[in-house]
Amino acid sequence: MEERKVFLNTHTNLLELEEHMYPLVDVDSPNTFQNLFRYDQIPKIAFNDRIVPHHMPDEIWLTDTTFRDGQQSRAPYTTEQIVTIYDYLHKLGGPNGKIKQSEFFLYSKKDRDAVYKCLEKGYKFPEVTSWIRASKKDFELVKNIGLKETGILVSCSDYHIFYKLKMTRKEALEHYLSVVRECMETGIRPRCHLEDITRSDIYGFVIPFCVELMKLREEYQIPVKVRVCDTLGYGVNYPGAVIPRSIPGIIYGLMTHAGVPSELIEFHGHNDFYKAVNNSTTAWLYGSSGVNCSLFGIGERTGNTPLEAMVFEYAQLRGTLDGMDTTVITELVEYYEKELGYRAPSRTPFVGKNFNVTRAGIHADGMLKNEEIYNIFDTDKFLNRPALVSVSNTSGTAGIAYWINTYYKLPPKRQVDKSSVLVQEIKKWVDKEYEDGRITVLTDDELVAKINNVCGNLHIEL
Ligand SMILES: CC(C)C(=O)C(=O)O
Repeated sequence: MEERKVFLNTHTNLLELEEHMYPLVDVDSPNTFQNLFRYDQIPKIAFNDRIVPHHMPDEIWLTDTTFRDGQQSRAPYTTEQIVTIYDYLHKLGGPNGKIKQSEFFLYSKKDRDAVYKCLEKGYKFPEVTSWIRASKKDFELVKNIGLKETGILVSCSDYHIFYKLKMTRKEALEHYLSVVRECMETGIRPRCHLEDITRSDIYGFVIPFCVELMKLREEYQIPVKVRVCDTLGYGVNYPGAVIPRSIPGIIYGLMTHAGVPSELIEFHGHNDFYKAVNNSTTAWLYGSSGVNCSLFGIGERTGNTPLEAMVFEYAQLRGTLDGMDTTVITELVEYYEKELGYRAPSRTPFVGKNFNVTRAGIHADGMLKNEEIYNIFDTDKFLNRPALVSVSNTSGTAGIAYWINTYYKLPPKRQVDKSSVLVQEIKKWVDKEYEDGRITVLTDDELVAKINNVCGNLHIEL
């Protein structure tokens, strides 16, 4: 704790101290942490029980990678689709700009057209930033387009440094610093993507490198962002877990030993071990102001941290949405379905077709008595998705009436009740289905077809 106080009060002095404490460890052969990551075994989570204190920043926010990491793993969006989704992101982030930035490729004309069109909107948030190959020519391109920040790939594990780049750590560090310097010379803010940080030597490479980045920040008086990329999703949030897998440990190291302030730290997760959301929330809790997300978690392999999940994590941590308009999430779901033919798996939280559908008869009965019993929050208010109960042999006329009223979103005056002819007719049909041996619940499509049929025959309008 003493050390933390020093960091907060005399930042610069500590940086001088740290430089000598954590020099670059320029190893001859790669350290791939074979005790943790033997390829023929399931990776291990080791513990040393060193506990890192919470350090949630005063301000936290989301950034978006739907058009970069998201787009890397699916068919490219058209320019129009990008512009429409960008519009939605602007609305979702609200007037306080809680979705602070979104990153765009600049490779093709189509990519650049999308950027121009989004810039034309004139929105302050999400700020349009870029993702480029790190070269002088590309930095000039970023500048000419009028962007202020770009992502630069600075892979930091020995897997990447030795096996992909075929460099030593010293060579990689010098190369990265020269690229970052070149970027800053152009007047562009660099955002350094520390790829594969959860398999890297935190105190032998990452901290010494980030100390140097913070020196460049001082020299150029330009912020340098550090993006903590958990590229293969190895990160864990368990107290006392060992780095490089410990997300709290990495964030603590960056802040305390490399002097990177919260507002310049951003976490980028992947979901290979189902941990993207928890790791992102953990990054917030331990000092990262930003978490980088992708809509519906669409991203490489198992995907990135779903943006919509972090909107609700934000609200749970802060007790407020700070102006974010969560109903836009449902508009985006509908847009992706209609325009892109993309449907999230039905049980996906907040966006799947069945995320708030109660099926079991006894539970459905609870819903009918009071929907708070089996719904996480007022999903109608926040997502325009009223809680639903599915119809089965145990539903009864009340259950069927509830299904019709909620599915068709009927206003109170037009709602049906147990005694309505429509409900009675549907009940007869449902009972017959089960008498004939059915054992599954009725699907929405089946119910809609039957209801249309009954309404047509009886000249009823819903
Ligand atoms: C390519 C890098 C920056 C990345 O997105 C990741 O590490 O997940």
